[in-house]
Order: sequence, then structure tokens, then C-alpha cells
Amino acid sequence: MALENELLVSSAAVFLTSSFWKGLHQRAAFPSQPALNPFVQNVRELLHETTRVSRKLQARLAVGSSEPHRGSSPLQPLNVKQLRQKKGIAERLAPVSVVPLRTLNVHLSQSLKCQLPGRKPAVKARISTSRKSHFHFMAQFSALPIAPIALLLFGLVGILLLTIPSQDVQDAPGFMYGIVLDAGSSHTSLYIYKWPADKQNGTGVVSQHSECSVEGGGISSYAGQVGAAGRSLRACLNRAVEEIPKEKHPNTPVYLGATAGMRLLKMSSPQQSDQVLADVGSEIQSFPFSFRGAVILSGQEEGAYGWVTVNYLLGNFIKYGFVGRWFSSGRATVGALDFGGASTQITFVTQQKVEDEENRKELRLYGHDYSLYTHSFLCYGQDQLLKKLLAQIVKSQGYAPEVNHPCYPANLTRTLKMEDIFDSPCTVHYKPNTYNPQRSLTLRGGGHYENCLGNVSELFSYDGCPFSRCSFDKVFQPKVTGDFMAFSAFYFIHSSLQKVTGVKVSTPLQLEDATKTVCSMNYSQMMSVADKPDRLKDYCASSVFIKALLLRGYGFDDASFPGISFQNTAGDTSVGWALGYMLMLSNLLPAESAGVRKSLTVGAWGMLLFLFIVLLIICVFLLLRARSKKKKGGNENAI
Ligand SMILES: O=c1ccn([C@@H]2O[C@H](COP(=O)(O)OP(=O)(O)O)[C@@H](O)[C@H]2O)c(=O)[nH]1
Repeated sequence: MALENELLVSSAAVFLTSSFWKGLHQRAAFPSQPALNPFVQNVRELLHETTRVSRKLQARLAVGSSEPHRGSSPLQPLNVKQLRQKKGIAERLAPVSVVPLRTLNVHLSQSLKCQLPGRKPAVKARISTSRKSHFHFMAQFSALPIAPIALLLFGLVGILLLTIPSQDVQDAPGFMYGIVLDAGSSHTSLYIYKWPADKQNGTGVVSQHSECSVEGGGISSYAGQVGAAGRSLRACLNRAVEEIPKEKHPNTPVYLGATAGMRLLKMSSPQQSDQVLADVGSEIQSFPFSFRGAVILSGQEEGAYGWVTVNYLLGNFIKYGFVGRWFSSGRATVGALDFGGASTQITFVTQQKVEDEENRKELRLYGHDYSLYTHSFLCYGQDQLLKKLLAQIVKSQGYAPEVNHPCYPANLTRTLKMEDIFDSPCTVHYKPNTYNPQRSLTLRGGGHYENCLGNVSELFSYDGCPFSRCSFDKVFQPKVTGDFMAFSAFYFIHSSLQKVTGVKVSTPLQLEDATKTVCSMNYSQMMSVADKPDRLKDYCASSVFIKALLLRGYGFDDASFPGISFQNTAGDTSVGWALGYMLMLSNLLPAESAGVRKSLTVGAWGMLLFLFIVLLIICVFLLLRARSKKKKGGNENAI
């Protein structure tokens, strides 16, 4: 034991001398330094002491010692490395080699304490006069097994976190599905949407899986034919059954929303409207999905849901942050312009006061409030506008049996019945007091832009605005702001116009030029370039409609018109109210900011718990070992 202590002192001294003496000596060796810092002085003396003892020991070891060493083998000359390898010494020196100099000194002083009992008090006394408290603290600190304690704490915190009560999240792989039947005035479309089952709250996550166009007209066209409207949907619903995995059927919501066609039917015949809704409802309920109702949307809802769709698809509500959470995107929203068959909607965020309550819609999405202006003009959808235009022209020509239609291409002749024009609630103001609905009417195309524009302008009233500003027909509208997306018939008309005329339409002037061009084309000229022959006759009128509506009606100008994007889809998803409707009704768009909740599978959770327990056991073992060593060291020192 004595030899071991000697070796320890020797090794520590050699180590200290080689590693640290230089550094300390640099401070102590300046002869000009008048009075050495007492701490440096003490350590210097301590080092001198240990170096002296070390040299003595080294000398003894080098020549061999008469003192027997445990196994009685004579001592051989040893270098520092060999000394460190000696049992016990390596362990004692290991912490010395990694701890800071001051801590090392404490180790050294402890070593000296046992080796040089006669000198120790003097050394210790000198140390204690200078940095007693510091040394005392450092000695205690260096004696703590920091690593095992840190690991122990880490393990405990880990186990604590893993055992905190948490909500178990069902592992639901694959997709969830939702169905919306967009029952428009002219036709019905069935949309299947899908989204990853575990990501319900994210923007851009819901996408269109497929679309099925229902054969025949809109559901309102089946008024009075019991069961017919429901039957018309059957083929598309059957397709949905095939496309959606069977196990998902019971959890797949189906919504049917009817728009302006049914609004008009409800106005003219509430009973027939209810009958049609009941028919489609019972048909959908015969399918294995979760039926959520068949309703008529208000114009305000149609406008707002269209706006939600547009901005959802453009990712304008929130964006996914790198830390795995959704954040407010901070982007401006885009207005929505919907030109349907029986109504047209304009919706945009405005900072201006919405003077008519009817036009105000407040939405709270992801913790952000949106103040919307929205208006739906019933009877200003493309099909109803065309009827109104015919009624206006027929009326203006005294309901004569032969009528010149300035918006039809020259050379075109068309025959129809009076009821085809005057059967709609939208043309009731143009109807003659007494008329024969079956009477035939012959229309001859004039291809005259100015006359066409004149008749179309008659359909919009700009008189008697009761607000600070109006669009038309006494409807309040703030100034349009920001960019817009124009879809449905806006898109169809804009793309046909560009195709037929070859004019790129992105300014008001280009729109006017293209409209003039299309209105001056005859039928055979149009046929050579158009892809939808049945719609050719209305190209001029429809182009004049969108010009009148966008420029004069809504007030788009040279600055704001280029901000309109005419599109029918965004990505692979159709733009319309349907997606926004499903998002809002299925709570896929939360009102409050949605952080993504991460969940652990049971397997991963168990594995983590196991690892933390193992860590804990290792820590306890290390602590116990360190403690027993300390005890052992204390006993040895006492020898
Ligand atoms: O290739 C097409 C398909 C449709 N439409 C027209 O787009 C409008 C869409 O009307 P929908 O019935 O969908 O709208 P709603 O009346 O429900 O607002 C109707 O005027 C259609 O005639 C069109 O111009 N080109």
C-alpha cells in the first residue's frame, strides 16, 4: 500500500510537472514580478515538493528498491506510462488527466497528505491561507461523479415524460374520403376528396380523388318527376362505391349542395323543390356512405365556400413550418369570382366597411379572422343571362315572330318556343301580359358588337345606389382589392375567347378587342377554330357578359384586371364551392391555430421506456461503484 501511494505521488508529480508546471511556471517565473499571487506561490511550492519527492522515488525505482513489492519481485525502472498502468494508479490518475489544473492540485494535495504526513500540514496550511474556500469547493466538486448523476437525471426525466398521461392516437393508415355532390343549375358533379388519415388539419392536404359528371341536366330540371332527380345520381354514386375502399364506406361523409337552379325552383315552386331534395336524399341514403344532408346553399354560402376553396388550394391560410407545425402563411388571400349557370358570385377580403349586412361574412380559420365581402347575383349566371338577353331583345322588337339577335353570329338562324325564354323567374319582368308559350320564334344572327353590347348593358342597372358605392342593381360593393381567381363559366368563356380569336386576354383592352373580334365572326369562321360547336352561338354574348360584369359591374380596371387568374382547376382539383363546403362541414378547417400533434406508436413508446430504465440501472450501478471506490480510497489513504 505504501508503495502504491509512493507511485501515486510520483506519477501525479511527473504528470503535473510535464503537463502543467510549464503553464504555472510561466506565471511564477517572471523575476520582475514583485509579489507572487499567494495562490500561485502555494501551488508552486506544492509542485516543488511533489517534484522533489517524485525525483527521489524515480531514482529509487530506477535503481531498484530493496523494499519488496507485494509479489516480492524486485522493482524495475518504470516510466510514467508504466507507472500509470499499475493497478489502481491508472484509475486514480484518470480523473486527474481530465480535470482542470486547480482540481488536479487538490488531488495532488490529497495524495501528498497520505504520502508525506510530516509535511502535509504545512502544505495544507499554506493552501488554506490563500484559496481555502475555493479549494474546498473544488475538492468537493471534483469528488462528485457528475456523469452518472447527469445520466440518472436524464433517465428519470425520460421515464417521467413517457409516463405522462397522453391521448392515444389510433393508428389509421391510408386515406379518408369525403363526397360532395355539386348540384348546379345546369348539371351535377360528384367529387370524391381524400386526405391522409392522420393529417386532418393541414392545408393543402385534402385533394380531389376523382370527379363524376352526372348525365342529364341539373336536379332542378327534374321538378315534378318523382324519383327522377335521385335516379340521375345513381351511376356516379355506384362509381364512388367502387372507387372508395369498402372498409371506408361507413365513415365517408356525403354532402349534396344545390345552388341557384334550386334557389329559383324554390322561388317558383317550394313543393317541387322539397320533392327534388327528398328524392336525392333518399337515393344517397340507399348507398353505404354516411349521408350528411341535401340542402340548398344560400348565395352568400356559395360565394364564401368558393373563396375558401380557392385560398385553401393556393395554400394561403397556413404553411408548414420546419419545426413540424402549421403557421399562418402571412400571405394575402385571393378573391373568388364564380360565374355559374344561374348566378354569379364575387367574394373578397376587404378592409373597407361593408355597408350592407347581407354582404358581410366573417370567417375564423386557424386562429385568423377574415372579414369577407360577398354577393351572389341570382339570374346573372351565364344561362339565365342568355335567357334574359333573349327576353330583352324579343321585348325590344315587340315580341315579333322573327327577331334579329345582334349577338348571334351572322348567318345563324335558330327557332325556339316562347316558353323557352319566358319560363324562368329571371325573365318574368320581360314577359308579355298575355302570350302563347308554344308559339314559335325565329332568331337570325346579326354579328353586331355595338348592338349586342347595347342590349347586354340593358340587363345591368347602375341607377339609384343607396350606398356609398355599388356594383350594379343597387348592390353595395367596396372597391375590388388584391388578386382574384375567376372560375366556372368565367374560365370557359375566357379560354374559348382566347382560342377563337387568338388574342391573349389579360387587360381590359385585350378583352374588348377579343370580344369585338368574336362578335364579328360568322358561324363557319367560328366552327373552324372552336371545339364546342353547340356553344358557338353564345360566344359573343357571353364574352360581352364578362366584359360588362367585370369592367363596368365589378369595377376592374387596367390595374386590377391583370390580377385575375382564369382557371378551372388548381393542381388536380376543380375550383368551385364544393371543396370549401366539405372542409368547413367536416371540421377539416379548424377555427383555431392547429399544431400537429405527434404521436408514438405503442412499440416505439415501449422501446423508449425500456431504454430509459436501462439507463437508470446503469446510472445507479455507476454511482454505487463510485461510492464504494471513494470509501476504498479513503481507507487506503488512512493507511
Ligand atoms: O364546358 C362548359 C361547361 C359548362 N359551361 C357553363 O358553365 C356554367 C356552369 O353552371 P353550373 O350549373 O355549374 O353553375 P350554377 O348554376 O350552379 O352556379 C353553365 O352556364 C354552363 O353552361 C360552359 O360554359 N362550358
